[in-house]
Amino acid sequence: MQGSSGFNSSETDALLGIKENIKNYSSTNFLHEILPLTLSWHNIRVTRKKPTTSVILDNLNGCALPNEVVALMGASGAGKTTLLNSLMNRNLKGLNVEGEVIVGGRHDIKIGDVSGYIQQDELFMPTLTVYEHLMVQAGIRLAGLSNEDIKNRIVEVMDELGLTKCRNSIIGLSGVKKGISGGEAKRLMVACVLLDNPSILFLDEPTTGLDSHMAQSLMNSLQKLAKDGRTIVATIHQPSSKIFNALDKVIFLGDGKLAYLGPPNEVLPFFDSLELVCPDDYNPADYIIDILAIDRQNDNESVALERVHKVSKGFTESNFTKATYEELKTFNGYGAENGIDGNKRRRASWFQQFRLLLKRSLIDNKRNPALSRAKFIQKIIMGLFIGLLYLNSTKYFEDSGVKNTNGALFFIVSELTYSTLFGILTFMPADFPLVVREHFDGLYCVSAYFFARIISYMPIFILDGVFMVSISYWLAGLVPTFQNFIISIGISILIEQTAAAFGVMLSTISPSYAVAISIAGPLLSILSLTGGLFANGDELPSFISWTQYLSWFKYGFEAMAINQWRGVETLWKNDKSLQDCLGNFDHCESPAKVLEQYAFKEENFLGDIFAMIIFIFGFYIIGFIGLYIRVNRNR
Ligand SMILES: Nc1ncnc2c1ncn2[C@@H]1O[C@H](COP(=O)(O)OP(=O)(O)OP(=O)(O)O)[C@@H](O)[C@H]1O
Repeated sequence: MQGSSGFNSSETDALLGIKENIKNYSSTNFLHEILPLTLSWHNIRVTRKKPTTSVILDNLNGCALPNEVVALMGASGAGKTTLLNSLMNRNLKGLNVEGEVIVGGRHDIKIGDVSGYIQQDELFMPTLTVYEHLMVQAGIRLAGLSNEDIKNRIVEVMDELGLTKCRNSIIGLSGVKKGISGGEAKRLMVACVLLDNPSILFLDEPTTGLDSHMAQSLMNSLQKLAKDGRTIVATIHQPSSKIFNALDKVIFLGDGKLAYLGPPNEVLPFFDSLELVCPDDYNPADYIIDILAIDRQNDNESVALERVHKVSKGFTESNFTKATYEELKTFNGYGAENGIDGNKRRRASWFQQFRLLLKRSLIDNKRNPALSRAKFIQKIIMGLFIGLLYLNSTKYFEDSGVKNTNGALFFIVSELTYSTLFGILTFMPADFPLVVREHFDGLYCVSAYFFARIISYMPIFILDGVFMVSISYWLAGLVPTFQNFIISIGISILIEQTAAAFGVMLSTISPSYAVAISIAGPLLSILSLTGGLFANGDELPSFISWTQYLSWFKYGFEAMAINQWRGVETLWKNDKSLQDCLGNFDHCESPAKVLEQYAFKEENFLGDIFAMIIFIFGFYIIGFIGLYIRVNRNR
């Protein structure tokens, strides 16, 4: 088939030096079986939506070919990341993008289907090991391959990127939890993307933060990957002379304009021709970046702008621009005829996504000491504390005993709420950037993440409460029948799940952790004040009394109190000696009177249970909608 360039495919192969057989795909050595594709961009213009006149990228044209490592360079703010994002159609919130990106000379190839984007920030689930992370990624990315093939691919990718020695190391989080090195983290990001074996790789500042040795070694790996036929485009800050000279093509941007696109060894002669001569003892990249830098704080901004415009104009009029157009014409159609349709990615189904994300979340919860060991120790201590505080003081038929019993019940409701809610608020928001990244990498749906995360929290936020109530219930001497104990456990689970659902909802709808915490504090005060212990619900002023119906403190406390005092009544009915001693509650509190004092009614029991179940579902539904909207707004 004749490509749009006028060259046939074998002529173009020969020009690019790429081996022919790209269709005979096999699962071993899969990294060498690449579908080479050209990438070209035409008249890319990016402006801010507000103010509309503000231009970030000004009509950029260019191309990157298979086998090439193309470096995008320029001073900070020149527009390198914006160009990468525009090519990938990612992270463009607040921007208008015009122009066209063409892959393999075809308009029907979606760039996301044939490329991988390694963004600047390293976002991982920090508690996983390198191998576990790759297993989850591979499980989602490589649906349809057998387990054997998936494992082979992971082994090959780890070998290729030098990750084998740290395969069982925890990834960690810089400054929080020691893990793999910065270089290994960058390589791990590349490894994940390579599992898909994309034809085009984009990297945003892969060498930033690495020492010169690690930066060099990463660039060597990228060059090796390019030699298999990949097209690699990377933004690079301050490359060493060695890295700079080894690049296949460099693109310099200044103030959103194209200042140079061509081989690295011709960049200095081009600047010489504009009478911008690099001193001998200067790193060429540093010199050019300095020339193109615009320091807006500085008085010489207009001089710098003029200089950048002069370079950009010089470049447009130079032979390099003609060569770029020539190159575009020659190679633009390359790869299109090589069976792109047979190489469509097959992602995991919703259930596979859910299963893998659940597995990942469970590992994360287990390895997170604040959610596992510390949480259970805290609950055991609180159970002992509540139990010992009310030890032997819950004498049901005495005035002080009634107060103590109800105090113990309310304390249990509060403890089940506060620690659960703040636990979730502390951990769930940290997932957000990772979810946005992975969702837009096309790995999974927001719903699969959401359900996996909330289900992974359930065992923790059920068992810890069960531990606490089991200890405090018997120590505090609440009504000692097995049936009432089991009902208390059931109510505790509902209270804790309501608090967990509320925490999830707050985490997902709040724009930040700080906002979530500052909403949670006052809200909890209101809900606990209207929970029944501190004020009789029937006597609250009408303009505020409605708040009690939003309080799961009230529903939980009422259900606990009904269970307790109904149990006490049964105890009394079955114990002849108690009846002889107390008569008909004439000289002490009857269970019915106790409930009445709090405006609680026995017949409300099922309503209380039902209300908490509605809250759980309601909070989760709002939480999911909130997360869905927030994730999609962060595209
Ligand atoms: N979504 C956006 N909304 C508004 N302005 C943006 C947006 N994205 C980028 N910009 C602006 O565009 C300009 C270029 O930013 P960009 O991140 O592309 O620069 P860069 O060359 O990659 O810089 P650095 O090397 O510091 O990462 C900056 O002034 C930045 O504030």
